[in-house]
Amino acid sequence: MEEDPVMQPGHDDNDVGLAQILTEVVEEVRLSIDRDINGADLLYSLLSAPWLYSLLRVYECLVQHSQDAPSPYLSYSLRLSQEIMASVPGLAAPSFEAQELYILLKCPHMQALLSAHDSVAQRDYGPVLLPLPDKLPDNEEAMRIVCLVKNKQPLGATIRKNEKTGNIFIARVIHGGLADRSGLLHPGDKLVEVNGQKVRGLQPEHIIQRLVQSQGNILFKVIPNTPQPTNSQPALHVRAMVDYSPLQDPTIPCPDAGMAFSKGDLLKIVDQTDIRWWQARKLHSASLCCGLIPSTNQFKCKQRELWWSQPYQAHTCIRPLSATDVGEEEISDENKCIETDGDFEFEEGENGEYMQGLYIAGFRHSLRVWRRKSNSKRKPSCYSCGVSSCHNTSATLYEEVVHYQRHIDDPPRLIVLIGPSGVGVNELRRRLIKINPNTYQGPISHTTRSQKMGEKNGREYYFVTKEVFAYMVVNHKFLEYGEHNGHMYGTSLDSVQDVLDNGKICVIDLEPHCIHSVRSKKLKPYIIYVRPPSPARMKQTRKDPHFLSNRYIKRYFSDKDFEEIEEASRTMEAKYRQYFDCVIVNDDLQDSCMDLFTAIQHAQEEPQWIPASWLSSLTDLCHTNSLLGRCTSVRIKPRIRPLDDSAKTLLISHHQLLRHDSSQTRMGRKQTS
Ligand SMILES: Nc1ncnc2c1ncn2[C@@H]1O[C@H](COP(=O)(O)OP(=O)(O)OP(=O)(O)O)[C@@H](O)[C@H]1O
Repeated sequence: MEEDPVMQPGHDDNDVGLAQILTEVVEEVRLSIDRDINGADLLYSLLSAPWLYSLLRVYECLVQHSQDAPSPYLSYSLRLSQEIMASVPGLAAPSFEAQELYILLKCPHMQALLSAHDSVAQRDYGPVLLPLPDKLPDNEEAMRIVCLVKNKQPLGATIRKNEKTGNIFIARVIHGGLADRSGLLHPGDKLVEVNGQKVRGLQPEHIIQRLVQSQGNILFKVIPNTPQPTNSQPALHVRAMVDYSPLQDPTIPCPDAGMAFSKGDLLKIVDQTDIRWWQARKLHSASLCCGLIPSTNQFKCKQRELWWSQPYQAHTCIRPLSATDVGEEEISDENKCIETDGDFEFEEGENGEYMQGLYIAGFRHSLRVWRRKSNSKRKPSCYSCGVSSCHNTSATLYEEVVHYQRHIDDPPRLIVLIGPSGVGVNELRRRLIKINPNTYQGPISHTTRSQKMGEKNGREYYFVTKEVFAYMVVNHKFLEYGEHNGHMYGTSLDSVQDVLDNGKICVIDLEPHCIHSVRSKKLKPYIIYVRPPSPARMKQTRKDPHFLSNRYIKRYFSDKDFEEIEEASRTMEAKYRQYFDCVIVNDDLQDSCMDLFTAIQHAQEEPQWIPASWLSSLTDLCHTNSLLGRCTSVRIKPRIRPLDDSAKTLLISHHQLLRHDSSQTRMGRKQTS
């Protein structure tokens, strides 16, 4: 028969004493039951039994001991290792593994590691959550108790009050925020309590105030919304086409939850569940937390939401109004080009030779006058009128974009240089082509002026009649066209195509209001903006250059010119920067040339974000997505411009216009206007 373990010899006196008491207890209870006495006697005899007092004393000792004793984890591994090391040498024939374990445990660094482990294990690093309330409501199945630890970030959710019932609901949970990452709070959940206090009937502002004041843990009691709304839309990448500041937008339900963005910013829209307010984050931004942005269906939202854990304050327009735009329509007759009666000539090379293929049609010269004279006639831009005015139906908020890597067999992307007159666009283009004429080329322009001695049709220009020119205008043959000294000049799509067909990279400079004419699937333009340095730097770097690169006129830059270039640059950027793929500051000429080379290489060889409408076939999409290893949904927006009856009528009126109208002063008027 096996011995009762508690009675085994070798245990200390305390153990024997306790074992003895327990044995007596068992015996006493058995006798009490056998005696068949009534309950009161049994209870009395049990409560007055001496062993019960002994047991209680033992219990007290144990409680005291457990309070004084270190945590069971304390030095646990170290103690275990020491026990092992003490027992192994006593073994008669220790196995190989036992010997190896002994050697390992004996190493000082192993001892140090075990000691470190024990120190860490006895500490409680996690947040100490409040105990759950004792009284759970009857319908506890429908209630969820959520404990979040407040840190410096906002909780990432908005609340809304139902004015009829007085109930408070979670309006939305912001992707990537604290509430979202907890996975415990969802839009539509009814908020019942915050830190033990009922919220029904309270104003949302008061709840926010309470949340702002609370520290550490925040205990929410919510009735979960079922079923949860699902965001079925895949993520969408867009380029912002306007500036947006939630603090200036009176229609946003919760300005604190909004995300400001600027023209040209790349955004990833991750949630379109709400048709009015989408959730997005900026690409290349360190923050993973999304913000609210107006959807393209945005309309006035009357219900206000409040942002958790942010102090509520009434928002006023605090962003200063910035740059104004020049209205293109304001160009008047007095802005006519008056600088020179000379015409554009061959561009003379530095060694006196004429460089074929490097002729610059010189569109930009008349615009220099336009720039100077138009500064005084400003009208406020959409941007400076305030954000809400940007949200009219005609404004496009976003342009869908996809990541595109040019395939080796695709034609090179068209390189477009844009910048204020005088900044050095022609200089950079000229140098680029001169240094590497086998790779880069400019298109040959059309003109209505007569051919001069030494000129060859199709080399310097295509010399055409006014009728042919008008015909080309009406048939949308030109990417850009305009008038100079009574003659028309234009850059046609076909001449750009000729350059591409020759296997060269076509580089053109363009007036920014003509950007739309080149933004097509076919050309996939890469637009480089040439920005001036500060007027002070311009003054330093442009000591010698004359203002006009015309051979008849030499006028040097004045201080006023530099200021005007800077002003024109600000205006241009404010209006068109959403179209710029790259910005080069033309400070030191050598550096700028290098930057231009690098940018063009980048455009042709690296993946770029381009409008989704430029990839219009499934093949294009598969190609792009396979490169990226993921799929993007694309809405196809083909550009179709058939020559219909109205276009024919326009053609006739254009003919008449060109014959009789001497008031045509501005170059590059949009052909479609
Ligand atoms: N980084 C630079 N440093 C010094 N001079 C420069 C620099 N960039 C351009 N220039 C000079 O400034 C003058 C104007 O340049 P450019 O003709 O290229 O201007 P633009 O932007 O094409 O304007 P426009 O169309 O009115 O001619 C030229 O004489 C050019 O050599």
